[in-house]
Amino acid sequence: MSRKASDNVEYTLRSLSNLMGEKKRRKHDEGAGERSLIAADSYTSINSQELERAARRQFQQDVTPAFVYVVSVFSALGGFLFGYDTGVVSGAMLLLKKDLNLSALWQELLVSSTVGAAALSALAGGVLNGVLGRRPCILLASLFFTAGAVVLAAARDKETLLGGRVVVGLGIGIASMTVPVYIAEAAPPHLRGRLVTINTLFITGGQFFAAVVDGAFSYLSRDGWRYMFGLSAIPAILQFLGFLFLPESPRWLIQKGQTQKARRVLSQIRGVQTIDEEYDSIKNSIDEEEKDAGAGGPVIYRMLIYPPTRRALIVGCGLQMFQQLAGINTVMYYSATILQMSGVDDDRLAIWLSAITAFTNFSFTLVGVWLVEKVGRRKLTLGSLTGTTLALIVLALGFLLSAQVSPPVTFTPTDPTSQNSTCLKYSFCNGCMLDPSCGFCYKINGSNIVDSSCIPVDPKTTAQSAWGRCTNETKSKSGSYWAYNYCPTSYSWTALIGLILYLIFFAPGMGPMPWTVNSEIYPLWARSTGNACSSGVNWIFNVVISLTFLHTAEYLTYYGAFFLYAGFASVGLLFVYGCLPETKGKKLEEIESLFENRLCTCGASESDEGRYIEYIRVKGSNYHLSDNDASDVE
Ligand SMILES: O[C@H]1[C@H](O)[C@@H](O)[C@H](O)[C@@H](O)[C@H]1O
Repeated sequence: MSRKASDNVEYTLRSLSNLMGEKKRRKHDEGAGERSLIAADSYTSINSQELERAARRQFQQDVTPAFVYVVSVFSALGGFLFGYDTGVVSGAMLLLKKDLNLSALWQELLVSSTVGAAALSALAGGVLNGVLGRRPCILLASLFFTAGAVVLAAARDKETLLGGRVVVGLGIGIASMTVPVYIAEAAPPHLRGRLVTINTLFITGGQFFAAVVDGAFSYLSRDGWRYMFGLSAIPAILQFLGFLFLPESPRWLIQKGQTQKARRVLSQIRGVQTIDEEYDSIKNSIDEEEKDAGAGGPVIYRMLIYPPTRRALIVGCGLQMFQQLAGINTVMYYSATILQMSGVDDDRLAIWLSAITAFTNFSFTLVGVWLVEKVGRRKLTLGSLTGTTLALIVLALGFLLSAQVSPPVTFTPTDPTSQNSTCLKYSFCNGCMLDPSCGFCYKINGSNIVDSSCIPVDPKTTAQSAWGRCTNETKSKSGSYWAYNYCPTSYSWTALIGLILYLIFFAPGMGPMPWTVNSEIYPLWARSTGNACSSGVNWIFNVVISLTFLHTAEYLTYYGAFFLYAGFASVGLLFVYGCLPETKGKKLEEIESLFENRLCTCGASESDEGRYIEYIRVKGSNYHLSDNDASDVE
C-alpha cells in the first residue's frame, strides 16, 4: 500500500538546472528521452546545502500561484466561524440569561449543545466527505452556519435558541474536519503546514473577534445578543458564495476517477507550473492504494487492521485528545475569572480583558504559522507542550499560594432571608470561593482585608451578592468589594502570569498542530474517516473537560484541577515524543511510510532531518528497471 519515500521526492529538472545554469544539458537529456537520476552531491563544486536552499526557493517560486491562497482563505472562513460561534456564546449568555430568564441548566444546554452537535457531525462528516467530496461538505457547513445565525438572531424563546445552537454546531463539526483536509489536499508540500495552520489562525481569530463583539454589544442591554449571534451570517454567506466558484479537491477527484476534471483543477491551482509529475504521482499512489487495499469492509475496520493507518489513527486521535486534556478551553472560558483573581473587579473590564486573552491566543498562533515550516511539526509540538506543562504548573502554584494565604472570614452577618445558607459556615475565603452558590464580600484597610464574610450569590448574576453589603446598590456606599470565584490575595498575579505563559506556549504548537498533523497523516482512502474520528475525539474531550471543570475544581480545588491538567499534558509530552513523526516537506503520498515502524518508535523517524537527499528525475521514457529500484541515487 505504501510507496517508498524516495520514489516520491521529485524536484523538477527545470528548477535545478536553472539554478545550475545548465539549460543546455537539460535539453540534451530530455531529447535523449532518457531517465537519469542525478545525485545532487555529484556536483561537488556546489555546496549541497546552498544547492538545496536555492533549489527549494526556485521550486517554490515556480509552484505557488496566488490561487492556492485564495482557496485556503475561503476555506479557513470555516475555521473563523468555528472560533466565532464557540467564542461568542459566553458574552451573549450574560445578556440572554437576563432577557429570557434562563436557568443554569438552560445556560449549560445552550453552550454544550453546540459542542455536542459538533462532535456528532464531525463523526458523520467522514462519510459525507468520502461520498460527496470536500467542496459540497464546505458548502453544507456554510449553509448550517447561515441558517443557525438567522434562527439565533430571530429567536423568540429558549427552545428556538437551542435549535439554532444545534444547527450551528452541525456546521462547526463538518467544517472542523473538512477544511484542514481540503487545504492539505490543495496545497503544495512546502506550504501545506503553513496553509493548514492558517485555518487554526482563523479559529483563534474568530474567538478574538467574538470577544470584541461581546464587549461592544454588552453595552446594548436589549437584543444585544441577537447582533452577536446574527453577525456570523456574513462570513458564512461569503464562504458559501466563494465556494460556488472554487474547485473540488484534485485528490478526491482522482480517487473518484474524474481524471480530466482533476487535471483541470490541478493546473488551475498550480498556475504556470506543469502538473504532469504531480498528477502522475498522485494517480500512481491511488492506484497502488486501491490495488493493495484488498480486504473489503468499512473504512474504519480496514484502517484498524492495517498497521500504518492504525498507528496514524492513534497518533491523530491522541494529539486531539491531549490538546483538550491540556485544558485550553477552561483557560479560554475561565480567563475572566482568572483575570479577576488578579484584582480586576469589574465585569465589563473582565470581558474586555478576556478579549486580550483571546488576542494572545490569536497572535501566538501566528507564530505557529511562521514556525511550522521552519522547525517542523514535531519540534513545534514538543516545545509547545513542554512550555504548556510548565505554565500549567505555574498556574496551579498561583492558585495554591492564593489558597494557602486565603483570607479568613471575620464577620458573619445575619441572613435576612432566614434560609440558613451553607455560605455562612465557611471560615476561609478558599472554601467559600469553591462553592458555586457563595461569594466573598470584604473591605480593604491599607493592604489588609477586613470585615470579610461569605454570602450567597445573587441567583440572577454572579456580579453581586443576594443580600447584604455586596449588592450592586450597597457595594460602593459601604466601600465593600465582591469576589465571586476567586480570593483576593497578594499571590493572585502568579495566576495571571501562568495564564499568559500558557497561551504563549500553547497557541503556536498544541493549538494548531493536532489539526495540521491530522490533515496529512492518513492515505487518501482513509483520510476522511481518520479526520472524522480525530475531530470527533477533539469535540468529545472538549465537552468532557469544559463540563467537568467546575466540578473538578470543587473536588480538587482550582490548584488541584490545574495540577491534573499539567499531569495530562506531561503524559501527552511522552506520547508526542515517542509517537509523532516529522511530516514537514513530505508529499501526502509519502507520509504513510512514516508509520511503518512500531507505534512508539514512529517519533524517532525524525530521520531525514539533517540528512540531505536529493533525487532528480529527468522526464522522458523510462527504460530502466523500475521507479523505485536501486538506481535511485542518494
Ligand atoms: O485548535 C483550537 C484552538 O486552540 C482554540 O483556541 C480552541 O478553543 C480549540 O478547542 C482548539 O481546537
